[in-house]
Amino acid sequence: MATTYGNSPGDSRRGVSSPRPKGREAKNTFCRNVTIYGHCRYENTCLYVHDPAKLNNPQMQNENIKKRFNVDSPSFTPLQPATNGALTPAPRSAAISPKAANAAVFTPKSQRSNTNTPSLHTKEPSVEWAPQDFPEFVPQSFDGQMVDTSTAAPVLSYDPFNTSGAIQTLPGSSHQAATLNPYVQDPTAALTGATFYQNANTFQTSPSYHLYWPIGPQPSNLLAYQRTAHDFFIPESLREDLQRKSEVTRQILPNSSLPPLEQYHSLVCLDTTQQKNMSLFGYQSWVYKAVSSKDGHTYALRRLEGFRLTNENAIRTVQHWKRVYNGSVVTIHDAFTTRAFGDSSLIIVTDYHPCSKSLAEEHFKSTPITRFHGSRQAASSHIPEQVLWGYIVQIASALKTIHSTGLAARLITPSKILITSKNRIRLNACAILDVVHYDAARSVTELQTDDLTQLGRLILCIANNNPNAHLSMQKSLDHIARSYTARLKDCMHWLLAPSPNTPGSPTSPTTPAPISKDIDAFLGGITDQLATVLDNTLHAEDTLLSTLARELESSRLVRLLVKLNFINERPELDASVPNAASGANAWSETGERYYLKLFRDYVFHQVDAQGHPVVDLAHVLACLNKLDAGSEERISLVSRDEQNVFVVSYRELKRGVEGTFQDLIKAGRAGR
Ligand SMILES: Nc1ncnc2c1ncn2[C@@H]1O[C@H](COP(=O)(O)OP(=O)(O)OP(=O)(O)O)[C@@H](O)[C@H]1O
Repeated sequence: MATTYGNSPGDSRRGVSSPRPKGREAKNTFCRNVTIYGHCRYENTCLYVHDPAKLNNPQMQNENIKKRFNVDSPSFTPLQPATNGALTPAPRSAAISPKAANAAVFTPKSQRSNTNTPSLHTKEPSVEWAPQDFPEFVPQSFDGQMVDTSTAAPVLSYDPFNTSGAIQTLPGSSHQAATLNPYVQDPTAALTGATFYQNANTFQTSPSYHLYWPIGPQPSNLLAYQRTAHDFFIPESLREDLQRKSEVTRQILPNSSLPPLEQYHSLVCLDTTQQKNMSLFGYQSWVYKAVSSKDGHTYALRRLEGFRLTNENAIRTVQHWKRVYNGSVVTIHDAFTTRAFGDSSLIIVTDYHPCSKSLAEEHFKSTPITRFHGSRQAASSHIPEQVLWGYIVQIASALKTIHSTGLAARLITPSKILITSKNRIRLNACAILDVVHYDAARSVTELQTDDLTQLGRLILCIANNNPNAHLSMQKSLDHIARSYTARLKDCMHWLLAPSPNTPGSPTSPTTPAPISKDIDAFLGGITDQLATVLDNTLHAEDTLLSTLARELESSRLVRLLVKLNFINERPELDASVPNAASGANAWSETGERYYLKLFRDYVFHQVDAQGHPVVDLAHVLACLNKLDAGSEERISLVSRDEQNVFVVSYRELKRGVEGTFQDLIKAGRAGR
C-alpha cells in the first residue's frame, strides 16, 4: 500500500500514509493505491509511478526501476506558461544534469498519440468513424536531439492581437500554419451546426484568453472583496430593461378580437387612454403592435379610424418617408388602407419600440410610469438643462435628415415623440399629415420653418412642465430665463421668433445680418451643444461596448459548455466503441472522453473536506476559461472510485474536447 502524489519524480513517495479526505477535491486529494499519470518534460511518456498489480510483476518492476529517477535526474520543470507551448525551450535551471541537457522539450504529440496517458489509450479502441487529423503538433524527438524550429512542422504561432485573420507562418518554415482567426467558422460544417462553435475545426491555444481583461471605462475602484459575480455579467438594470422589452414584444392577447391586417397578425392595442385627441390628425387614432408573417418581426401599426383615401398620390408620399433613416425618427415601413375593422381606416406601419412612452407621458402625467431605469418619478420636478439640450440636439438631427430629403416633420408635439430608453427620443408621427393633408397648399419651406417653431414650443412646454406653456408665451419664456442659462433662453427666442425677424444665430441673437431660419442655421448655432451630446453618446457607447465584451466572455463559455455536454456521457454511442470490456458506458469510460468526464466532475461536482458540495461560480469560470485558452496549467483529476489520479493540462483537455467534438460531427455527417 502506498500513497503517491504529485507528478514529479521527486514527489513520488512510498509508504507514506496520509489521512484520506472525503470527496473528490482534486488538488489535495491523497488516495490509497493511487496510480498517477502525468507528463514529464524530458520524457514524453506518462509517469507510471505506482500500480500494485505491476509492482508484483518482477519484469515490470525492472522496467519501472529503469524509468525511476535517481539523484542525477533533472528536476521537473513544467513548461513556462509564458512560452505557451511554443517551441522555444524554457530557460534551463542550473540543476539540470548534462545528460538531460539535450533532451527535447516536451510538446504533446497528436491528440491520439500513444504516448499520452497509457492506460487510457490501451483501453481506448478505435471508434467507427475516422479520427480527425490535428495539423499543428510537432513530431517528438526523444533521442536527445533538440527540436530544430527551422525544420519542424508548423506550429500555431497565434498572435491574439492580429485581427486580420491572415495566415501566419513560422520564420524559415516551408509550411504554412493553419488560419488562426479564433472566430473563423468552418463553412463546410454549416449543415451540421458545427459553425456555431468557435474553433470547431482546428485545435489552437489562445494565450491569456482565460483572463478577464475588461476593456473600456472601468466603473469604479472597487476592492477585490467588494466585487461580486455580477461584475462578470451584464449590469442588472440593463439586463432587466432588455428582458422586459423582449417579453413585452412577445406578449399577445389570447382571445383578441382584433382582425389580422394584410401580413400583420396577433394585434395588441398599445393605446391605454380612452380619451382620443382628434385635433392632431383630424381622426381618431389607435396604435397596435403586430407581427409580420413575412419576416416574423414586430411592428407598430397606427390606425386612423374612418379615413377615406381620395387621392392615390397621397399614400404614395409614404415612399419618400421610407428613405428617411435617422436614429431620432421612428422608421416608416408601409401605409395602406383597410376595411378589416368594418370602416375605412388608414394604417401606417412603423418600427415597434417596446416599453416606450411619449414625452407627454414622461413629463406631463402626474404619476408617470417608470419604464426606464433612472427615469424621473415626479412630473413636476425641474428638468435638467442637459436633458433639454439632449432633446434639442436629437430632434435637430432628425430634422436635418428629414429636411435634406425634401420633407417636413409637421408634427413635433409631446404626445407624438417616443422616449425609447433613458433620454433617447424619436419622432413618431412622421408621414401621417403628408397623407391626411395631402392637398393642403403649404410649401415645404414653410412647413420646414414651422418644424423649428414647433421644436421651440415643445422645449418651452417641457421646461415649464406644462403642456400649454406656449399659450402664455412671455410668462413661459420668463421662467426659462430664470431657471436656465442664457444660451437656452436665446435658443428658445430664435426658434419661436417668426421667420422674418429671426435673429442671426440661435445662441447669439444680437449678431447682425439675420440669416434664413432653417435647420442648417440652427445646427450651426448649437455646435457647442452638439459636441457635448456627442461626447455623452460616445461615453455611453464605450460603456455598452465594455458590457458587450463581458458578455462575449459568457457566450464563449456557453459554447464550450454546450460542446462539453455534447461529449459527456452518450449512452447511445456505447455500442460504437468496440473492444470495450463491457458495452456499458464504453463511450464515456475510454479515451479522452474519460478524462473529460472526470474534468466535468472537477469543475462542477467539487466537494469540500467534509464532503459538502462546493458551489463556486468563480471556480467554474476559471476552469472553463483555462480550458478554452488551452492553458499549460495542470490539474489532477480523480476517478470516481478515488483509485486513480490523472495529471493533465488544460491544453490536453482542450485537445480532447476538440477531437471528440470533431468525431461527433463526423459521426453526425455519416448518419445523414
Ligand atoms: N412605434 C411605437 N412603438 C411602440 N410603442 C408605441 C409606438 N407608437 C406608439 N406607441 C405607444 O402607444 C401609445 C399611444 O400612442 P399615441 O401616439 O396614440 O399617443 P397618445 O398619448 O394616445 O396620443 P393621442 O391622445 O394623440 O392619441 C404611446 O404612449 C406608446 O406607448
